[in-house]
Amino acid sequence: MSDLKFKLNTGAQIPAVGLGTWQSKPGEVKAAVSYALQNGYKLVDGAYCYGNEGEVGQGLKEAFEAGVKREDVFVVSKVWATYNTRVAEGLEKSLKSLGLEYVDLFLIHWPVLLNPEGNDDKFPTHPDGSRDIIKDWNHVEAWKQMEQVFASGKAKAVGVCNYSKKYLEQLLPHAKVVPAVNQIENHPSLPQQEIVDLCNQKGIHIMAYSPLGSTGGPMMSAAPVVKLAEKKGVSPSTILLSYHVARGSTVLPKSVTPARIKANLETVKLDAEDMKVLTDYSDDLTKKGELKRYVYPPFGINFGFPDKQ
Ligand SMILES: NC(=O)C1=CN([C@@H]2O[C@H](COP(=O)(O)OP(=O)(O)OC[C@H]3O[C@@H](n4cnc5c(N)ncnc54)[C@H](OP(=O)(O)O)[C@@H]3O)[C@@H](O)[C@H]2O)C=CC1
Ligand SMILES: O=C[C@H](O)[C@@H](O)[C@@H](O)[C@H](O)C(=O)O
Repeated sequence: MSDLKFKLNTGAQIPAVGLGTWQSKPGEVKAAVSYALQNGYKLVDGAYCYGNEGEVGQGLKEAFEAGVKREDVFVVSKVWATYNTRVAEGLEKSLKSLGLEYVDLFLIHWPVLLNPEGNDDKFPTHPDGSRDIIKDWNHVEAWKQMEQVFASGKAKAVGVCNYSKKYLEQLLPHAKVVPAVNQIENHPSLPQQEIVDLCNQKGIHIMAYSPLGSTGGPMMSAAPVVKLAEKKGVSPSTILLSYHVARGSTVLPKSVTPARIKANLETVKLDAEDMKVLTDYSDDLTKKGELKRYVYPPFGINFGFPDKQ
C-alpha cells in the first residue's frame, strides 16, 4: 500500500506513510533516506531542529541521482522555535541544507518562541538551565509569517505541529490560509480524538508522529496491539501504522534500519472490529487517566493538551 495518498486542502496529494528523521544520527540518516526513497517511500519528514537536514539532503541527492524524481517526493521541514519570528530565514536555512528549491510542506514545530537572541541557536537557556522562552509572544504571529512563505512558493503547503484544540481555536479566526496539516503525537495510548475531530472538521490533515511510541518503540508491546497483530498475522508495528491509515491520517515511522524501513511501508486494512480493539484500549486508558505522551519537551508551557493540564 506504499502508493496510498490523501488530499490536502491545497489540492496536493500527501503520501499515507513517510520516513521520520528525528534522532536519526549523522552517519546513518543519509543512507536511511536514500534507501527509503529507492524502496518505495514518497515522503521524508525532517526539521531544522533535528540538526541533520544537511545529511537528509545528501540522502535526497543520492536518491535523485539514482533516478528518483524530485516531484515524486514529498519533503517536509519545520521552523524551529528560535526562528518563529524569522520564519522565512528558517525556511532558507532548511532549503540550503536540504539542497532544495522548495519544500512540499513547512510546519511550525512548536507554538512557542525561544529567545532568538539567546545563548544558543536552537536551545537558548537561562542561567538555571531552563529554556529561554519569550513568554508574551503570540503564536498567531508565526502563522502570519507562514502565510508569507506559502505565498512565496518556497513552501507548497504550510501547517502546524503540536497544536491542541485550544491553540487551533486561537489561530483559525486569524488565518487567511487554513493550515494544511497538524502534526501531532498519535497512537492508541494517545488517540487525541478531540483534536483529530476538530482537524477533520476544518479540513486539516493529521500527520501522526511517534506512532511506535518513539525511541525503542514501546507501543509495540501494548497487549491489544500484540493480540491484534497475532490475529492478523502481521507484526505489532504494522498494526500501529495501519491504525492511522484507517483513521485517514499520514503516519511517520522513524527508522535507520533498512529491514525496518522496508517493513514500515506495509500497512494492512483494519476493519471496524479491529479498530474497536484499539479504540476500546484508548477509551480504557482515558477513563483510568493513563494516557501516555512520549514526547513532551521541557518548555514549561501549557499547550492545552487535555492529558497535560
Ligand atoms: N513534530 C514533532 O514535534 C515531532 C515529529 N516527529 C516525527 O515523527 C517521526 C517518528 O517519531 P519518533 O519519535 O522518531 O518515533 P517512532 O514512534 O517512529 O519510533 C522510532 C523507534 O522505533 C524503532 N523502530 C522503527 N521501526 C521499527 C520496527 N519495524 N520494528 C522495531 N523497531 C522499530 C526505531 O529504531 P531504529 O531507528 O534503530 O530502527 C526507533 O527506535 C520522527 O522521526 C519525526 O520525523 C516525532 C516527534 C515529534
Ligand atoms: O520533533 C521532535 C520533537 O518535537 C523534538 O524536536 C523536540 O522534542 C526537541 O528535541 C525539544 O527538546 O524541544
